[in-house]
Amino acid sequence: MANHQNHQNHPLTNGHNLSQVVVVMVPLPAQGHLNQLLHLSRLVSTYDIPVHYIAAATHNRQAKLRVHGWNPNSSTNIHFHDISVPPFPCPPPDPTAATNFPSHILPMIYATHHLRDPVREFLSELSSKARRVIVIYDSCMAAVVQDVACIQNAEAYPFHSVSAFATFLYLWEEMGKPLEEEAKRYIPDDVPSLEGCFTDDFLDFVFEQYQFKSIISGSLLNANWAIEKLYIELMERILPDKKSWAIGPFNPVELSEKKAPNDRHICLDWLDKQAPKSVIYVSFGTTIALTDKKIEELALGLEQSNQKFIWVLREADKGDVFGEVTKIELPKGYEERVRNIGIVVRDWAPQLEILGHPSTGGFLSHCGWNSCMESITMGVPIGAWPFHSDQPRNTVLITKVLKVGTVVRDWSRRDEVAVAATVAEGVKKLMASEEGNETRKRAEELGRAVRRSVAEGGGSRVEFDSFIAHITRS
Ligand SMILES: O=c1ccn([C@@H]2O[C@H](COP(=O)(O)OP(=O)(O)O[C@H]3O[C@H](CO)[C@@H](O)[C@H](O)[C@H]3O)[C@@H](O)[C@H]2O)c(=O)[nH]1
Repeated sequence: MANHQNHQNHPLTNGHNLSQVVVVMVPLPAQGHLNQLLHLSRLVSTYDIPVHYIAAATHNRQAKLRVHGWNPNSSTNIHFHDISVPPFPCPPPDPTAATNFPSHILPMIYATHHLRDPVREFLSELSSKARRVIVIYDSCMAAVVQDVACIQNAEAYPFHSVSAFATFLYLWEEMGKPLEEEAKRYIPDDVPSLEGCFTDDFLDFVFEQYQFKSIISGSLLNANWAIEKLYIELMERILPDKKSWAIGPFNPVELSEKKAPNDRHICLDWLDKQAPKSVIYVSFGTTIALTDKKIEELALGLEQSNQKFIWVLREADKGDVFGEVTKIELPKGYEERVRNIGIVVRDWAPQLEILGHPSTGGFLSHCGWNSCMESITMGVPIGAWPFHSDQPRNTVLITKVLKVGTVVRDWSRRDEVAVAATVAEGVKKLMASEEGNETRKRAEELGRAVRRSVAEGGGSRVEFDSFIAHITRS
């Protein structure tokens, strides 16, 4: 199926190279954000537009090493620029902290202010060679790209890394709930407040970015009309003067790149031997730190569920992922005991390939937005267990609005340890119950709709073409 995700010579370009227009990506250097702008770089580059991806050397290395579904080194149109930044503190995650928000990476996030001068210099240099310089930056990096305002032929487009639902709710609340009566019809009653989701320090950092609102030419969302039509429309209505483009999913929807057998992760060989839709994939992304007790209960719960599983168990990322990583201990003899039903992955798991594998039938997830999009794209239902940030609200979107997932752990009980019985019950509900089967059918249907949307004439494809036409306009 032709889709914009692998298009080599797009009709919009009429075969002409549009190199007078260049795109510069400025990611927030945490995995869930680096990843999205790298995937987006691939999509933009398929329109024959050169893309420059700028980050500290360690974060460029991280982004390239961890991406799945394609090889960033094989693209001649994506250029990585390693910025040298002074060393920053990289403390380990603290599983006993008052909230689950990963405060330990804040020093790394603050260190991004060192990027401002190099980014300004780079943009100035590009601006003299290109007709137009398009800066796509993580909405948390506005301070870094603020000098766009002084470059005559540059335009800035923030990219929101979370769902349209979460983005809409933040903006709507911030603006004093415009269109309240109408909007409320589409917002479930019990959407949680932001209490417990962030730390004050991080919120201060986010609010600082708001002062650079005037540089914005339009916004980009990793959202898809087939998934979040209502919220994309509502957002357009509360922000009528700013165009936004919902151009997700950014992750590849087809995993066509063939790998050499010794390049294939061992868990995929294990999956090959399992029955269709029989395995639950368990992963809480890159920011969650759990106490030993929580890990022990989760381990026992997976065992008691008696469902096949792949569990990714690794320390949360530090500001620099190339330092030492502490191995997380499991109860003695556990891995040997569960040998016939599950495997524990300690290294970087090929999440997209696992979700796209026919043996995978469910995903026990923290509901980070990348994980949600990847799971929806592959038609896999989600067992939701939110920990911080946008995750509680994504849980509402997944389980109540879209009904492509079930709740495994209720957000309101976040301060308690989830005991093994709760985990086992939640896993069984998703994998082996009538409700789980119905949820799986809806997830598969939504997955098909999303994959169609990136094909010729599909909603996401049309939206992407419209964004490209806008930035390359004469
Ligand atoms: O072994 C692993 C572990 C993770 N991943 C990938 O890592 C990404 C993880 O992203 P996400 O699911 O969004 O989780 P976080 O890393 O926790 O993301 C942070 O950033 C997201 C985007 O802002 C937010 O939605 C989350 O709440 C926030 O925690 C996904 O692409 C996964 O496929 C792998 O490929 N292999």
